[in-house]
Amino acid sequence: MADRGTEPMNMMSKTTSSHLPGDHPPVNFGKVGVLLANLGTPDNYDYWSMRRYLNEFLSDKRVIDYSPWIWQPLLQLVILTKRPFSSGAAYKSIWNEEAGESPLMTITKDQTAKMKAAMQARFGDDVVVDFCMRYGNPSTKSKVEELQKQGCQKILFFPLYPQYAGATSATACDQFFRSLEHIKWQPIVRTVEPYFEHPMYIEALAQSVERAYADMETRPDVLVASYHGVPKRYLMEGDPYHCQCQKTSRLLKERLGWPEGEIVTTFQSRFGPEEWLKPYTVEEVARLAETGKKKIAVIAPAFSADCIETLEEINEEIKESFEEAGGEEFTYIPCLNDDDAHIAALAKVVEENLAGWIAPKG
Ligand SMILES: C=CC1=C(C)c2cc3[nH]c(cc4nc(cc5[nH]c(cc1n2)c(C)c5CCC(=O)O)C(CCC(=O)O)=C4C)c(C)c3C=C
Ligand SMILES: [Fe+2]
Ligand SMILES: [Fe+2]
Repeated sequence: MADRGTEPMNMMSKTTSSHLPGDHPPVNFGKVGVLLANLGTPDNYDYWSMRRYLNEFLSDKRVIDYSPWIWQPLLQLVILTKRPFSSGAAYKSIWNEEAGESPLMTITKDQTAKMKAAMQARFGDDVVVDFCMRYGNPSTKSKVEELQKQGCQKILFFPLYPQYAGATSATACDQFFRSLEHIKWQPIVRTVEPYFEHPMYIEALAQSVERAYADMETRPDVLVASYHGVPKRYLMEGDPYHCQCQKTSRLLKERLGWPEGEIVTTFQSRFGPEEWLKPYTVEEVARLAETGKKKIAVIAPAFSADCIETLEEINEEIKESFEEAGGEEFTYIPCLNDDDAHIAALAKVVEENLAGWIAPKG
């Protein structure tokens, strides 16, 4: 058998098309894979699709860290008999019926297509871009296998969460590492650091606010930056998510040049009876309305793509709470999605994290 460890790199970057029996199978070495990873979303909004998705998600110990002896009976016998119906109805109200998928899936596909084009322009055919999900489909493992088949000897894994949380970025990385466990010739891997303070991400957020404000007749009294919450205990146990969210808000305020108080940071989507990060968005918007802030805008900087938590929870539930408390004008500013400035920021983050592996052309 050929000793590939001693072959020069230029040999290894070529397709090995003729191999002897017992030799390695043909492999096109030398490409770099960029694997974008998002949370995942149900395949459909019917009871069983919802139950499968929620079961995988809520059985993840990075998300719910209670002892499985206590948590699993509660999850299987109580939560998963009810929540698939209520969450399924919420998904139905935002579903992309034409494509037969949730908005998170459609937007992630659009982002991937634009990232492919951006990477192609910078690196030519040497970089392959694809996406995977932490829960459900397409699975992380299936996409790692596909990248290897396409000749990616190195893989850059990019969790699409600007702020790191154990419940999101870390569990995505765990799943990525697990997917490498049984590979005989493991790829060389890197994970991308959180980009909560990257100047191009802050710029993209600021531009989205400025665009939205330019379209309004009167300026909102307050901009609410609503981040997905986590239990407060996770912060006390060392999770930096809360601090990274606060820093994103501060940098956004500084870039916009606004005075103190015009941006308020809040946390949404509380799940279960524990105390979560505060203030809760749903309560804070009501308090704002009651204290005379009748016109607000809401932005969701923790979400790289619009999803159930923004399109349904913010734009329906949280909006309702504001209006019931006397609020008059509520504007939801969409996530960065496949905005050009967002794609440029993500492409820059990728390029920075590819340093030493591959250089841009020209
Ligand atoms: C943006 C970062 C996110 C953090 C942090 C996060 C923590 C977290 N989430 C739950 C429970 C649920 N989240 C759900 C949906 C959901 N969560 C995020 C992102 C973060 N979650 C996204 C992008 C989505 C949307 C997925 C989509 O398909 O659109 C859900 C499912 C919906 C529902 O039934 O409400 C649950 C449940 C916990 C418990 C948690 C931290 C511990
Ligand atoms: Fe969540
Ligand atoms: Fe929610």
